Amino acid sequence: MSSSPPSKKIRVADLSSTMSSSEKKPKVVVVGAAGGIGQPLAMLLKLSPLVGDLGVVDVVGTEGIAADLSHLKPGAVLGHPPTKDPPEPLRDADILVVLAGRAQRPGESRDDLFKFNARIITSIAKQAAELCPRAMVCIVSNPVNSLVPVFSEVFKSRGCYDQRRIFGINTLDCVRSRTFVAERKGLDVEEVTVHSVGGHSGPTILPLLSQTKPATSFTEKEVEELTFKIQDAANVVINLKAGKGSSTLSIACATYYFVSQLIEAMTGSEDVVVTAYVRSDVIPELSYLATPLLLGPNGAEKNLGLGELSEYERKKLTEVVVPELKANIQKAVEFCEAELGTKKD
Ligand SMILES: NC(=O)c1ccc[n+]([C@@H]2O[C@H](COP(=O)([O-])OP(=O)(O)OC[C@H]3O[C@@H](n4cnc5c(N)ncnc54)[C@H](O)[C@@H]3O)[C@@H](O)[C@H]2O)c1
Ligand SMILES: O=C(O)C[C@H](O)C(=O)O
Repeated sequence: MSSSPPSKKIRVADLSSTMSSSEKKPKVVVVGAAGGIGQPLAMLLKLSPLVGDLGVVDVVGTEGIAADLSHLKPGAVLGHPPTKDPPEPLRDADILVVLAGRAQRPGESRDDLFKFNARIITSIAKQAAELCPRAMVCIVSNPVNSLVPVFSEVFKSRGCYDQRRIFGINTLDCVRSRTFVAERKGLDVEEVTVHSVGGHSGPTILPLLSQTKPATSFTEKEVEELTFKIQDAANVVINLKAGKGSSTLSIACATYYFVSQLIEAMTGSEDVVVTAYVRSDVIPELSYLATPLLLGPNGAEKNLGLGELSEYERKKLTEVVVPELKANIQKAVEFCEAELGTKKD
């Protein structure tokens, strides 16, 4: 499977499960659950046959959201009252999905969000280190390229870091890639896989069109146009929403796909491949990179690397992605040195 919609064809709100009712289903907690992504994502997770207890946490009260979701089907939904700290629903979470923080507005870049979201992620990471240090952590909040290193540094400083368990979610780039390729080439979107590598911000988003499955040929012009369309897709939504948020529905769905695949791998499926932004040795100059990963019960079991790149992809990677990601990671390192007293490893 690709990082995009699940290999096992787990469809949204598909209520038939491959998991037997006797298996313990993981507890999933969404932080930032009252926001534009949080609410639809929590609904999808509540409907999922793969999810056990569901926790919804925010800085505004989430008890109403929990009550609302609890009418959909039986099973615990744990809301968080605004006054309680630390958020009790986080305790013993198996999967933590972090959506907390500000989204882009017209004219802003993902990188511009760092000054708002880095401290929010730091405080959530400290809470998670205390309450669910073994959770699989899915970081959706932007800028993903810098916040994954920040979250990781907090976990290192608390002695609970396991690089296999922390994922930056770039699934939406893969979902957009396969949708736009399917549209352009008249293919069935369910059959198309495109891995997007690099990071999750305009120029660092690098869809590997040369590795599209099923094998598909593109002219140079098509590669240029599709790559730009995928990199710029967020801006199209942000500008059309005109100050009322960024992508919420597509990312809620993309995150749901990712979490579904993670659960499949955690509960025994052996062939689950996703793309995510993780701690990496694939390119020596970069300590974090999005690549395809083989998942297993403990998270990312094997980094599948970049595969064979086209000349266009190799050039973009070395000339654009690497320097930009280096700067994004360095920004996180400097923030952590100042805030946590950490040193680069
Ligand atoms: N990775 C991706 O592909 C992708 C795609 C779209 C959006 N995003 C990012 O996801 C994030 C959320 O987007 P949104 O549209 O839901 O934003 P939103 O503003 O609608 O919701 C954010 C929520 O976070 C909550 N929050 C703030 N501080 C918190 C804290 N300390 N603890 C718990 N909750 C806290 C807010 O109260 C709010 O409910 C943004 O950073 C956005 O840029 C990522
Ligand atoms: O920053 C955002 O909110 C946009 C988001 O990352 C997206 O890809 O749509």
